[in-house]
Amino acid sequence: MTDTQDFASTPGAASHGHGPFIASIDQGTTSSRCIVFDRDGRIVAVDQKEHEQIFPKPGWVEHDGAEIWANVQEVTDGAIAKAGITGADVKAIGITNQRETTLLWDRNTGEPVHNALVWQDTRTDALCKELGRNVGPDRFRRETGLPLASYFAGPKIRWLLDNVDGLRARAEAGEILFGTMDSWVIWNLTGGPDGGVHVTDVTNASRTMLMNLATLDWDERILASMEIPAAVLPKIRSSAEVYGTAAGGALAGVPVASALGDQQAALFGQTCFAKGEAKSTYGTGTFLLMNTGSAPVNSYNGLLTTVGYRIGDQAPVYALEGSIAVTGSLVQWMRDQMGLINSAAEIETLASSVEDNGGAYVVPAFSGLFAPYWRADARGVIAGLTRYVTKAHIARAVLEATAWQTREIVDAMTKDSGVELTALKVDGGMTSNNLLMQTISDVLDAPVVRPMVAETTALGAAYAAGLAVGFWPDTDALRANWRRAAEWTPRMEADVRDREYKNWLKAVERTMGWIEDEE
Ligand SMILES: Nc1ncnc2c1ncn2[C@@H]1O[C@H](COP(=O)(O)OP(=O)(O)O)[C@@H](O)[C@H]1O
Ligand SMILES: O=P(O)(O)OC[C@H](O)CO
Repeated sequence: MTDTQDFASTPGAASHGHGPFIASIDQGTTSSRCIVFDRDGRIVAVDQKEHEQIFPKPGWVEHDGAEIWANVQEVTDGAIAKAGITGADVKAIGITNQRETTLLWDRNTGEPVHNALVWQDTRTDALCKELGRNVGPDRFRRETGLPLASYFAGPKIRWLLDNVDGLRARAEAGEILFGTMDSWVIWNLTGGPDGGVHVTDVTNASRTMLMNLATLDWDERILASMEIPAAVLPKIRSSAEVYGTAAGGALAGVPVASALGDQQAALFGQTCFAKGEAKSTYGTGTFLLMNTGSAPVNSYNGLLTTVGYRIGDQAPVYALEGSIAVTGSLVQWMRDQMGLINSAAEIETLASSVEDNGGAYVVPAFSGLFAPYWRADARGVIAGLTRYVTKAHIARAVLEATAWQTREIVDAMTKDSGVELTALKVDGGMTSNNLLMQTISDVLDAPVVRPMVAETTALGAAYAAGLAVGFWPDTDALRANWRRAAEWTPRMEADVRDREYKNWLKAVERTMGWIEDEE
């Protein structure tokens, strides 16, 4: 039994009528999707394709840029075909993407010079440590809002320039372009070597560790420190404006009118337009963002300061972010590596077969810990094991790990922003797990609400593109589309919550310092 109330069984499904429409391309960590939306923000058609995850060494994660571009073209054409429409019915294309994942390519041939280094890739840990020597991990935090960590794009560019034969000279000669997946998709979509535009938006640029949050431009001092030639960098534009038009495929001639990192797009799609509004997206990892208004808020509690969005030439809106590297991927690990469940959904049945965690706590520091710790030396633990513990208790502890990590982020957010969350808007694949959503509500002692359209990331990019071309008049029109589909309210006793939180924090302590320098 949960306190869930379902208001709709098929969130977002719609019959499409006669349009016009907005097409949203969501280039994610595991797959690329194209979703067609109507004016009410309802889904008309979806096409999706997974791409290969390449693991050349422990801790290294790569994607093939050419495969990703091929998939983006396929799903875009696929979604338009499924919708039964043509490019003439589509008013604009929005782009959203996995952030930080770094690609360098040859501007003349359009060929990537190396696989993309994915945001989860930890090969730049040593480089980050070196960059922070004598200064500490906050060397560039004042300018960029980010701690030195392998997560961000800047150190990944530097690694490629240092490790791909002859690349630095070609980059300095202006032959090489850098992009996160937004830039790569937009450049190809608008013509590639034949006139493609080389741009990124402020939200994606804010994850490179190379953009100054105050000027919203590349920071020359940081570029010099990281030894990155400015010639590789795209032009930074707002999140909602026309960058160019699609050069080919089913959407040839349609304006490309938005770009946002996927977590910022979800903030936009959840219509968190007012200061203090927040959302949390539960997918491979989990990312909780709070709108902090028109000035960046510094974090003293392990969060990131980032750009939330910028609509055309309006003032930018900033956000605080708590990034958790491993949440849904812990469930995948239970399924694929441990073989304890056959499907992600099965974890709910298994975890529901017991009353509690039986004293066990799982801390998934698989590649260190992200927010609020930023510790590259941490590794995963299962703490509190006794012979009493069964796989059902472990399943429960796995779900609780996502809930407690959320609690830690919310606590940090309250300290940094002074805002107490009165409710948390959620989205992403894990939100179909009722037990997890109930547990999150319990540990936060606050309601958790899920909207009708679960694809808030793609919706956010569609909204931004639609605003740019006048498809929607303003953000008030978008707010009117947000409808609640389900809500969970807290049921846990305060003393249980306090005891469990203390145990969780004890288990987190056990993960620290596992990796030593020489490793
Ligand atoms: N019922 C479920 N319970 C727990 N986790 C789930 C469930 N369904 C999916 N997941 C997890 O959610 C993730 C997929 O969510 P999605 O939002 O598609 O992620 P992403 O956009 O990061 O690829 C996977 O890691 C999967 O393990
Ligand atoms: O593609 P996702 O949904 O796993 O999101 C990844 C984030 O953007 C990483 O910062």
